[in-house]
Amino acid sequence: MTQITALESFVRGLPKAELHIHIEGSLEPELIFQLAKRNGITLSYPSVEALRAAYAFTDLQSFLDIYYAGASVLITEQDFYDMAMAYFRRAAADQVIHAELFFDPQTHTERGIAIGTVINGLVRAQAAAKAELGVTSALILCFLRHLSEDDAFKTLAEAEPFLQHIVGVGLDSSEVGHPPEKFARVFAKARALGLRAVAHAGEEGPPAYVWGALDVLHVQRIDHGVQSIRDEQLMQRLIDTRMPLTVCPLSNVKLCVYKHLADHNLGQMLARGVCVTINSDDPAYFGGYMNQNFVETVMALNLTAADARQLAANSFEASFVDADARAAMMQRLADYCAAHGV
Ligand code: HPA
Ligand SMILES: [Zn+2]
Repeated sequence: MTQITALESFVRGLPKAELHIHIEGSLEPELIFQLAKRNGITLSYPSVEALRAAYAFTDLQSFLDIYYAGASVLITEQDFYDMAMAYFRRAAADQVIHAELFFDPQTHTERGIAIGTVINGLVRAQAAAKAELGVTSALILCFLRHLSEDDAFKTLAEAEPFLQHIVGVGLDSSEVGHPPEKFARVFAKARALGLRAVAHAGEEGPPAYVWGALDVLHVQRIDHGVQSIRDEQLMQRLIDTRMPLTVCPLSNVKLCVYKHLADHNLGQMLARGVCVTINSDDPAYFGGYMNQNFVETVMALNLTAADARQLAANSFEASFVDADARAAMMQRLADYCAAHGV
């Protein structure tokens, strides 16, 4: 029998925010098969087990190929609702009290699905998550960086009727060879529309891509950013400006950024005062939701209860909620920690 330590139990119960979750990456194999059946789609894998067995990745691209194939079962508004609700239930069980969800409209509009079908399904799930689970959330529209900036402009135009449902834009998919500068104009347009900006940078790509995200895209958070440690001037910039990094430890191991979780630089970054947060990225593919990421990271890096508290506080600090909501989340964290003597 596994003994749950006091530290593990404290970490599991911590109120936390998740800021780096691709909602299409929460699609579990069981739900992929269920939706394929509902929509009359034949998958190229004979069973849930065969599909899961294919989740052996060597790098980001090897994952993306299978991730886009999995998302092809999403057709109706109800499909997007069901996917998001399944995620919100898992998040609530992990004491995620606020989540900011990435979604990839181009993955769906390329297949002839209207952007409204995607957004309406997600928005309906957000309302249900708040009412039934007490989880608040926001949506971040990500542009696929392997596609052109023109395509991103087209996507932003399609999203304009739904802007009240979207808090910001992001940049994901194949990083190397697609630097932030490629999307300078569309990010400027999105910011002019009042949207926040984030971007994946320094997952596999060099520190130069993090500089580009900061200085050209003017992002308010860096997604991943772990390669920043190779550039001391960049590290100082991140520390001095409290620029948040949404780090995804189990993802980094699954995609071979680190061989072992114990090699991860999150502990070092945290100790130096970088505003690092822990997130699940694509939990259905990478072997764990929030608490799995939190617990395994705390254990592998020998972090303390105070470190875990700081990580949760960072997640609220880095979130895009208003000042009152942030203060309420920080208070919940303070109350929880006081009750546990941390
Ligand atoms: O980890 C990721 N990196 C880049 N693009 C992605 N799209 C889903 N997950 C990821
Ligand atoms: Zn990601």
